[in-house]
Amino acid sequence: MLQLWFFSKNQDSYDRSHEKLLCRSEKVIYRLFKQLSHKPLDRSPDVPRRAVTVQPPRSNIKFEGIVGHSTPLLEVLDQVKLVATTNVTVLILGESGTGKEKIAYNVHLLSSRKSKPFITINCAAMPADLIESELFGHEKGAFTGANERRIGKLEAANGGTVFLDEIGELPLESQVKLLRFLQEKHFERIGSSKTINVDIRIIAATNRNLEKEVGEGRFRLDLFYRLNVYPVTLPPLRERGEDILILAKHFIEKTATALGRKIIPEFSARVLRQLSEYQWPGNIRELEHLMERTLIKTQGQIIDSVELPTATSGKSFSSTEADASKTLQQVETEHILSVLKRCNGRVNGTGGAAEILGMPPSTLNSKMKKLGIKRTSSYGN
Ligand SMILES: Nc1ncnc2c1ncn2[C@@H]1O[C@H](COP(=O)(O)OP(=O)(O)OP(=O)(O)O)[C@@H](O)[C@H]1O
Repeated sequence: MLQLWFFSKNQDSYDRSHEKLLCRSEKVIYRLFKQLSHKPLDRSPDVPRRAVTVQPPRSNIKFEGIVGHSTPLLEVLDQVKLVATTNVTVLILGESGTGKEKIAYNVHLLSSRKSKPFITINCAAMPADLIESELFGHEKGAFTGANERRIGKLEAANGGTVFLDEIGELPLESQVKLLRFLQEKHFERIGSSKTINVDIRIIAATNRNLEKEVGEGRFRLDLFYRLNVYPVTLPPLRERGEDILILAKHFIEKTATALGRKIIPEFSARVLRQLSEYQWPGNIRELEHLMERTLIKTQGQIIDSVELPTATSGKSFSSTEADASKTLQQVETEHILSVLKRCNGRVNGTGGAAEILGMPPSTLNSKMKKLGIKRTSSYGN
């Protein structure tokens, strides 16, 4: 940010002589930034003339479906802008629901591959024995049940981008096969000896700490190096400040439009405070689902209550100080247990714990495993 200040003994003299200087300086800066960014600056008449604040534009690029303008988000978008036009493998890291898939899609859209396919492979949703067929395809009769030829996703994405979501969940035996493809850039369909060459860009994402996974023998170091060429870490929602309320409003408006509601309700001051202070363990997905539920339940013009999970919302706000002594793992465990209790232990489906927490059931299951939470129907009842 560049600020220019002009001082003058009296108002008239300022207005007449410095105005000229100001305009000239402004023009020079304006031309400079225009050259740098190819984007015109906002020269709205509302900007006070005496202190001219010229904000260098962070980006003149449009990001598809990305709402928010907090500094942590803008920093991520700057990185996305830099890497998108290259062919480099991107590893997107961040908690569940922070928008990793959205960012991956934007990398694709900003690349020269944008008119070619963008194909997502959810590594957590696939059993180990199916992954090879999913990735590479198979010939008819290659194994029992292979009744016809199937084109794998890597082949279908030729020319475009493959997004390997939840890569940290990929079974070890599948990691070897993926690594081989990443090194050689070609493969054979199962049951065929014909080599298929493809030109694809790989983007991978995970909510796991892959270095820790490598250390504990669950993720191959060589595959980690292959994927970790350009890491981009998404901030959790609780660290995105003003974006929480911007996103909340966005989701209320989006849901209202989808439901054909004419009145878009406003948040009460209390709700604004609750939304800002809540920790959002399920990040944007949790906020999105909460806003959908809230709008459905709101008939008037004011949203004066939101049903945040009891572990935090039921307490007075000052009690959050007591929680500061707990580790994130303890808070996460307690929060998941309290949601599971509310759902009678049900993880999947509408109103299940995964939906409430704003994450896919597979992610919740692996989180529970990691935190040592057993599946039962009577949590604390
Ligand atoms: N910046 C954003 N603006 C608006 N909506 C967003 C933004 N980021 C994410 N979302 C929405 O939040 C939800 C979760 O996003 P996404 O699936 O990309 O997260 P994720 O990090 O890939 O989650 P997971 O790790 O569970 O796969 C989606 O509905 C997505 O549309």
